[in-house]
Parts: sequence; structure tokens; C-alpha cells
Amino acid sequence: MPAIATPTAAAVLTPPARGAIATISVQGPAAVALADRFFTSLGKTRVNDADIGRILVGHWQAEGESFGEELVVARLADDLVEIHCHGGVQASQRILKHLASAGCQVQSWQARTLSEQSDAIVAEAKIELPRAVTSQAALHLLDQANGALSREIDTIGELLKQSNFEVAEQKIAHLLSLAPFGKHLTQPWLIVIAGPPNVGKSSLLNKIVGYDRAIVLDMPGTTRDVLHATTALDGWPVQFSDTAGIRVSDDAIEQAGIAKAKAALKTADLVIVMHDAADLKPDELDQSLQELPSALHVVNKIDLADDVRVPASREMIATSAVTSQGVPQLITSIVFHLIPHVPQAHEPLPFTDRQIEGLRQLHQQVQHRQLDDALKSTETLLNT
Ligand SMILES: Nc1nc2c(ncn2[C@@H]2O[C@H](COP(=O)(O)OP(=O)(O)OP(=O)(O)O)[C@@H](O)[C@H]2O)c(=O)[nH]1
Ligand SMILES: [Mg+2]
Repeated sequence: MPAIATPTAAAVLTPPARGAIATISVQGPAAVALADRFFTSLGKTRVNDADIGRILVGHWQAEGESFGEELVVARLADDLVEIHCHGGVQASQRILKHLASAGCQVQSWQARTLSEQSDAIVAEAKIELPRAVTSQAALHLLDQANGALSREIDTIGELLKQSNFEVAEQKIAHLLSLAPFGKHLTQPWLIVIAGPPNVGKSSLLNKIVGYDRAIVLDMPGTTRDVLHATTALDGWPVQFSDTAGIRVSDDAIEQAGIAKAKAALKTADLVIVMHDAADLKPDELDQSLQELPSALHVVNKIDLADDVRVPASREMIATSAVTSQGVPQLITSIVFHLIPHVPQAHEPLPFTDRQIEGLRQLHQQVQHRQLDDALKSTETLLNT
């Protein structure tokens, strides 16, 4: 039989892991013919003759192969067939291979989602949703999957058509101000814990994440590498990095750890600089830690100090990584530093690089009153 012409395409809709069932969706003019080529139902009903919605149980096998697989085929429309097979990756990949050998395109579920949606932002939200690691982050993405950002861009387009550039500009600027928040719905905020050796950085990390992620020892220079631990604070995904204590050292391994710690500082959304309550010398901190204007300063081991004299020029949170004193306040402060303004439910916000770049371009065009270009940009943002 000659290869069947595209654009019929197959996509696995279930995650690439072991599960009960894998679902392969075959869509396009040749979907039914492709199913009939490899599948024989128990009652010998051809997929082509089955009523729409009918579920057929049977045997899938390619010509020349010595074994096949028992599975279910459902014809959902004239051009849409679903194949439900064993949930392991092997079975779905074999079926995809058979379909591809007969001329069917193989596409990712993301490509399928984009091809099914005329609204690019809604499609992107559906694609990003499974990557949201907390339910709170997922709710904001769900709002965008339900059209919040698309409607806002429509509104901006209408404002532009009415030459209401000022309000359009304000709305775009507001959306851009929410871009960092939107990006972090699928990527944790990065928090680096830094400071001199032995102040309790690793102990604090363990206390916050609730298990012994890092080795703690009463010996300066214990942590050498950068250690990561992911958790959620107030429902927001964060990744903590515990670093080597920063000091002057002759030890080559410690020096390498300190270099890594300094490099980690540059990638952080927030740095927590830790101090020892019993030995509080904030002005003697390493220069790399002095140069961080928006760091959060934490004075730890307050359980050991009778009287902590915090310099008037510094705002510091007092904690004990042993008794947990001050840790809830620290968490509140971290969340406030990362997300000073939490968008409301159903609020539109951008969440992909494409959208953010498109909005930046639109902002410039509106600022320069380039109406035609700006209207084209709103179309580009919305269309797949
Ligand atoms: N009493 C008391 N001891 C603490 C506290 N935090 C840490 N310690 C102790 O201080 C010592 C050093 O703690 P670590 O967490 O290893 O300190 P660190 O800053 O990670 O040290 P380096 O990895 O060497 O830079 C350990 O003996 C901890 O048990 C605290 O809040 N109170
Ligand atoms: Mg440590």
C-alpha cells in the first residue's frame, strides 16, 4: 500500500512515563484508514464502518512483525481516532513507529495543542500548565488558559483603534510589570543563602525545607559545593541554594567552593546574607556580600545570644535554626521580597518569553504611536 499523504498527524497525549494507559490521538484525513491498516477488532468491525464514538477492542499488528498488541481504538470523528494502549513508553512508541512508516506525521502533544487552538496564548497556557509545580501557580496559569491575557490584549487592540494610546500604554506597562511573576509560575524563584562560615546557613536551609538536605557541623568550611533544595513558600515554588561560607582560605577545595558561592549570588532572585548573633560584624563581611543592595540580612543563633545589638543602619531578621524562632517571619519576608504584589485571581499576566518580548515590542510601538505596527503586534501575540 502506498504511503498515506499527510497532514494526518499522531501525538501521544499522556505523559512519557509508566502509567495504566497511553493515549495516542491520530488526526487528519487518513486517520481512520491508518487505524484500519494496523488494527483488527474482535468482532471484525472496521474502524471505517464504526459509528462515531464507538469503542473497538482488538489487535494491533504491523505487516511482517511476529507479535502485536491488544488495545482499544475509538473513532471520535471522521478525521479523529484515539488509540488506547498499554501505558508504558514501549507500546506507544511502537505504534507511533508503525503510523510513521505509513506516512503519518508524528507530533508532540504541545504541537498538537498549538494546532488545535487559534488563540496562541490559550494554547501556551495549556502547554505550560503541567509545568506549574504548585496549585497556586497553576491557578494563575488556568486563568490565562481561560483567556484572561487574550482578552486584555483584545482590549488593548480596541483602545488603539480608538487612538486611546495613553490607556493602552498603561495597560501594556502593567502587564510587563507582572512578567517576572508570570515566568516564575513554571520556574522556581532562586534564593541563595550566603555568609561567613559556620553562621548556620546549612542549618537554616534544613529547617526551612524540613529535612536534612545539607551536612551541618560545628566546623567552619563544612559546605563546599552549592547545594539545592526545592520547596514551596506560601504556595510559591522556590529553590534554595546553600553555599560555602565566604572567607579568605588557603584550601584549594574551599576556594573553589567560595568561587561557586560568589557565582551563585549573581543568578539569585534573592540573596539571604547570614550573620552569627554571637559575633555580629556586618561591616566586616566579604565585599561580594556587601555589594548586594537588596539582600535580606538574617542574624542567626539568637538562642545563644542574650542581647543582639543590630546596627541601626541594618534591617535584620533574627532567627534560630535550632529552635525555629524567627523562621516564620523570615519566610514571610522572603515571600514579600520576591512577590511584593500578588496578582489577583483572574488577572491577566504574561508567562512566556514570546509573550513578554511581544509586549515589549508593542509597548515601544505604542510609545512611538505606530498604530499599524502596534495592531499587527496584537494580532501576532494572539494568533498561532
Ligand atoms: N545554637 C545554635 N546553633 C546553631 C544554629 N544554627 C546553626 N548552629 C550550629 O552551628 C554550627 C554550624 O552550622 P552550619 O549550618 O553547618 O553552618 P554553615 O554556615 O552552613 O557553615 P559552613 O558550611 O561551614 O559555611 C553547627 O554546629 C550547628 O548546629 C542556631 O540557630 N543556634
Ligand atoms: Mg554549610
